[in-house]
Amino acid sequence: METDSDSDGSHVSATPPRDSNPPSPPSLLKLPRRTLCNSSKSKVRVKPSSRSESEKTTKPTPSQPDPPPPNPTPLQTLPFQIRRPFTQNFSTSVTDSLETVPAGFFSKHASFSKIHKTSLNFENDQSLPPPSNPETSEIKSDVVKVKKQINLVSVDVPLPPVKLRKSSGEGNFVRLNLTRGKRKFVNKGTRTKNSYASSCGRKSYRRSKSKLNKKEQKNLSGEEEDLVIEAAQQNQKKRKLASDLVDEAVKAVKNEASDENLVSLLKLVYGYDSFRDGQLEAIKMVLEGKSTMLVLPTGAGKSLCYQIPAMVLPGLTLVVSPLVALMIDQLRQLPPVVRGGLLSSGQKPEEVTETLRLLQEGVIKVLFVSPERFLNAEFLSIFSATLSISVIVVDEAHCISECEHVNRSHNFRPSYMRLRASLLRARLNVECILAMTATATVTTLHDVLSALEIPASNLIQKAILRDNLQLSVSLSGNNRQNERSAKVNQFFSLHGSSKYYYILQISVSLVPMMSFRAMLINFHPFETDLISRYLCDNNISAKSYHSGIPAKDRSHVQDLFCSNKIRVVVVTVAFGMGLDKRDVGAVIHYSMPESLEEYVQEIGRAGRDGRLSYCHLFFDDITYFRLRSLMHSDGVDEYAINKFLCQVFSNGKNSCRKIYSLVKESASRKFDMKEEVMLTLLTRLELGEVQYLRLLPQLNATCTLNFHKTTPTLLADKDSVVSAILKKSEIKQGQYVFDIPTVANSIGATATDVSNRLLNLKLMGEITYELKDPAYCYTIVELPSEFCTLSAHLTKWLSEVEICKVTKLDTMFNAAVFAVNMCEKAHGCCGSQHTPCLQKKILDYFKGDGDCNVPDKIGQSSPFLRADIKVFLQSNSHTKFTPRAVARIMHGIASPAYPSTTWSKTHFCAFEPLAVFVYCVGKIYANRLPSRNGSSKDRALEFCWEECALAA
Ligand SMILES: Nc1ncnc2c1ncn2[C@@H]1O[C@H](COP(=O)(O)OP(=O)(O)OP(=O)(O)O)[C@@H](O)[C@H]1O
Repeated sequence: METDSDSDGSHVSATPPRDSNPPSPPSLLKLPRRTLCNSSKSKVRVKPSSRSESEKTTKPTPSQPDPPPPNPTPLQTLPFQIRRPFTQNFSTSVTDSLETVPAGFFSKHASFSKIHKTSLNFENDQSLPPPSNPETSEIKSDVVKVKKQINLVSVDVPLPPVKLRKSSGEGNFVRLNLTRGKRKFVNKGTRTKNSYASSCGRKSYRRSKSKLNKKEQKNLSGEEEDLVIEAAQQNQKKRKLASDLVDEAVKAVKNEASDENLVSLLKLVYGYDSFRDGQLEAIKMVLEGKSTMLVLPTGAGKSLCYQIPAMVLPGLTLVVSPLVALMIDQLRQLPPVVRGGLLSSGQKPEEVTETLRLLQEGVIKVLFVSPERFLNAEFLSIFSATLSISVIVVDEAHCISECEHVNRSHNFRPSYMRLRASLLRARLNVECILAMTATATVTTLHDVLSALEIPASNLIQKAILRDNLQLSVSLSGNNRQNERSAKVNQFFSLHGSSKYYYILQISVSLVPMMSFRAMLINFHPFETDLISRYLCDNNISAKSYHSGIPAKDRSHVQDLFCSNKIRVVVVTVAFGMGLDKRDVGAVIHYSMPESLEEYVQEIGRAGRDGRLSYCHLFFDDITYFRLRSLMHSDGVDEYAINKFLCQVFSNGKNSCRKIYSLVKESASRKFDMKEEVMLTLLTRLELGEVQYLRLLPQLNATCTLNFHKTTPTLLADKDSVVSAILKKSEIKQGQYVFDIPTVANSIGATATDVSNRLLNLKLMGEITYELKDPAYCYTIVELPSEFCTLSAHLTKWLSEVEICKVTKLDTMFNAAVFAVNMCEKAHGCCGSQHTPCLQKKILDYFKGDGDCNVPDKIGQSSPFLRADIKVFLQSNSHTKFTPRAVARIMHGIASPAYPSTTWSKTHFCAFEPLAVFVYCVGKIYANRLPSRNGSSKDRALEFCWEECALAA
């Protein structure tokens, strides 16, 4: 995808732009320690108090520096080249430091000099605009110093001062949205230190009368009281002036979106001196109303490209984002002059109502929503009436591409398929679309451009990788668990001993299974816990983060990591997509990611402050083969799709306005299909070449109801919904049990109407009820003429997506194998360091030149396979399987119809990748039938399906 033609990693400039005139290294060693830390966060890092609770509890960890490791490991044996901190000791000799920096560091890595220049800049505050008028310049510098303020001031709707002060507690959140139970999302550190109010005379304001407790108030002398009031008034004045300055800068950009005006606005609002590569171009395009595709590396500052237009454009900026955590993070990053809000399914109805009210009033300028929102008719209707949208931003736009669709772990999203320009224009009446991503191959780019109807000439694409990421890779042997843990420990021992606070993120992409069976029994990513415990035992404060941990605790871990209270977070892919923590010093992949896209995204968490950072990848072929099997685990066969279609369109004749539901859990078991796969199919049936159906918001289909005040019949006389309920209910143990879509259909209402009526009756004390059975809902638009062609078509489409995923995995594996086995160890590659060659592989892949030969081992069939399958089928003769089901079970992969709880006892070990295995199983099945002509793979499978169909 990436256009950079030069394969030499050194050219991959990009981000973050740092200063070009670095001081010479030796003199840097004389710099006082604090000059080398480019943020106040750095100071926190060295504080003993910032150590984690876990560290405190596991070992009596010293508040003094860590002791040196007993036997320092020679650096050459590590998978990393260790940079000893430049901050360690002012008397450290130049040779000492040189000995510990990475090979070729001074000569090759511009980052080195840039890092220090950045620090110097910070110290000298050269970024501040030159003062002109003493009063305004004071305010400017206040604003400039604060890079990440919270959202207190709205350009369009300036709030009265007292309110501003109050809302500082909420950061960027629209208060009602996120206050209750969601305090964890508020970055307290940022708030108190960098709030807009604080930037405008925080100390005096803190002493304001309203903030003092009664005792303090009593003790205030009249003179002091006057001082307090005066300080508060001054503070208000300053804030007003700051806000006026921003207003002026915004007006200037509205008049003329020149480079100069935009840079002034940037400086004023963010405190940055200049735009990074691609930013200015993108902002100007959006301001001109041109749909744009922006491909910038992770951490390059894509968010700014919609934030600045949001200040200038009259309407709303609607940002479609895949994860709530990401939305919250982005909301926090909004500058104070832009009020933001979000709508998510986890919100309470009153919070949603309040957000909608603020939207209608034009207070919210940037609204974050998930792609699922576009299914909600109520949501779409608010835009058709009064509210105008200036621009729709599709973040992580690569998710639109079909290749990304089937279960690409964290960013699997059939709903992204709904993001089509035609649909957005028709429903939201918006012209300008900004699509943003850090990772897109040529195919993905093409998919996104065509789905969002963005002209190819409006593509802004810069380097794929930042040049401050040092990439290394190592292949683990059989004893990979111990090997990896030891290496991670070595890494920390060295960094611990050098007193330099270093944060390491270990990304366990797919949880490497401890054993074949462990994965089958429990897909819970327990390995993260093991690793974090291991690190804690070795005096490294660490916590694990995975989907098995409750959301509250996960958020706590993220907060601990982001506030530098722990050094390491051991995570699965559930963590940190889009996490903008500037000082992550390293990302270690404990096992291989599933694609180069994921690799690039995940290493993109490192070095966002521009400092040289380490990205190490451990890989081994056992994990690779397991991953490869899992790639096929979502696969569905034509037979199952056919059955699925029969159910979806059953009784569909002449009933286009009827609401149908498909209860997720039971359907998933019945068709042996994951819920996400069913949703993918339904979405395809809606958005494919022919629109067969229209998806409606999901609901809980079954209602169990009790009447309390009025008798059911009396109530039914007055209420048509109750009357329909009585007709369509079954009475079980005195309770009325009914299907909401059925009741809605019987009175020609929508399911939402029925749900709302139920809620009202409940509030009136007439009824109580419980809802269950989450279901997909839809109406049928057109019945397929016949199911066979359609199921063949859908099967082909799904298998193409499956192949696409496998190809991505193969490419990732090949890149790692190349680095370890085939790299000539020249041009900067040596030992496990492979920055240039991995960069080249990544660039080639994104440009579309990547090779992906399937490794030899795939396709070799185990000689025991036939015997194993025979034994398996004989011992389970009472059960009917499809070949895919047999293959999954023998691979240890659970599926909805064959859960691990029942099938984990099967001690077969399939060495073949699942696709090969399915084929072989199909053949073996086929041989059990009377022989027919043609023994091709398709024929064999066909026999097999016939057999299964007969059995079904
Ligand atoms: N012109 C600039 N100068 C200096 N820093 C900047 C500039 N623009 C953005 N930044 C900072 O860069 C950091 C990363 O920005 P942002 O989160 O927008 O990156 P991103 O491209 O969206 O990354 P990702 O793809 O990983 O989400 C932020 O802390 C932001 O404040």
